[in-house]
Amino acid sequence: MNTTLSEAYRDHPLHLQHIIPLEFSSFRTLPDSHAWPQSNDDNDHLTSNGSCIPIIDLKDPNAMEEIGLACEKWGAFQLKNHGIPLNLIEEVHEEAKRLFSLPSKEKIKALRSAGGATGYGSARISPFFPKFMWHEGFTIMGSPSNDVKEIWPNDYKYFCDIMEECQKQMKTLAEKITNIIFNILGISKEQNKWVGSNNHCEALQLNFYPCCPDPKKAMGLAPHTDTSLFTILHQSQTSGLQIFKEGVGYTTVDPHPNTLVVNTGDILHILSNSRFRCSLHRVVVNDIRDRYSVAYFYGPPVDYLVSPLVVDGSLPRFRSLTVKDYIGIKAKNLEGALSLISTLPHDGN
Ligand SMILES: O=C(O)CCC(=O)C(=O)O
Ligand SMILES: [Fe+2]
Repeated sequence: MNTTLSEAYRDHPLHLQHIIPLEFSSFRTLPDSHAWPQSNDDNDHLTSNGSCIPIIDLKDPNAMEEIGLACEKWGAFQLKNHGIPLNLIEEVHEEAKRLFSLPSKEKIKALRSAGGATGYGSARISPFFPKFMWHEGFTIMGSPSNDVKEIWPNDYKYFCDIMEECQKQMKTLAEKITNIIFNILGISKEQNKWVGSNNHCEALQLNFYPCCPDPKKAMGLAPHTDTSLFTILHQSQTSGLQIFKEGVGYTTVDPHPNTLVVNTGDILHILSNSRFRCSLHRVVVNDIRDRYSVAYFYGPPVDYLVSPLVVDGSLPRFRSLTVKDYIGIKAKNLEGALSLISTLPHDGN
C-alpha cells in the first residue's frame, strides 16, 4: 500500500531547489529568499487570540457529538485520552532532534529524491510559494531504514523502531477516529471496508522549525490544507501551529503535552460533501526556541473512489474521483484543487 502512495507522488517530481533546505544555523540574519511580505494578521505571532479549537476527551460519552461539531465548525480539534503513550511521543521528538541537529552534509545523505516520497527535505508545498520556508522535514512512507542507513550506517535501527511503533499506534488511533467520523456521517461498514485493514494510505512526517533571527518576516509552513482524510499531530511545547477560521482569522493552537491535534483533510471534506471543513493551517516561527512536530497523515487507499455523501436530496458539490487522481490534481494546483473538482461554479467549499 505504501508503495502505491509513493507511486502517486512519483508522477509529480520536484526540483532540487524545492527539496534541499537551507543550512539554517549558519544564518544570523534572515536571507531575502526566506523573507515573506508581511500581512496584518502576522502581528499576533505566538499569541492566542482567545478563540481556540475544542479539547475533546476520547473517553467522554459525548466525544462523538463533540467531534462532529468540531469538524463542522473548525475542521480541527485536540484530543486527550487518545491512548498513545506520552513516552513514545517524547522518544519520537528525541529522535527527530537527533536527526535534525546533524550538519546539513549528513542529512543530505537521506535527501528525498525528485520523485520520491520518503526522506529528508523541504515541505512538499514549497514550489507553490514565492519564498522559502523556515522549516525542514523528514517524511516516512513505509520503512525509513534505507534512508536512515545512509546517515547512521551502524545506528539506524533505534530510529526506525521508534518510528514504526509510532506509525502502528497512530494507525490504531486513526481507525478509532475514522469509525467515529463515519458513524457521524452515516457511512456504512460496506463503504469503509478498508478501515482496519492494511489497505490504507499513511505517512509520518517529522517537522523541524529552527529558531529564527527574524520570525515576523519568516514563515514556518505556509498556509495549506492536508490532502489526507485527517491528520493526527503532536507539537512540542513551543507553539506555532495556527488554524484559520472565517471571521476569526488565524488562531494559535496552544500545545498541551498529552494532547494530539486532529486536522480534517481534503478527502474528508469531499466525502462529507463540505459538511466538515478541511482546516487551512500554517506554522509561524519564533526567535527563542526550536520547534518540532510529528504529523501522521491517514486516509483510504489510492484506488478508493471518493464520492461525496449526499443526504436529503442534496447535490454532490464535488465530482467523484480516486484518491490517486486527487493527489495528482493537488500536486499541480495545491489549494486550487478543490475548486477544480467542484460541481458548483466558482466554489471549492
Ligand atoms: O508543525 C505543525 O504544527 C504543522 C505541520 C503540518 O501542517 C504538516 O506537516 O502538514
Ligand atoms: Fe499540514
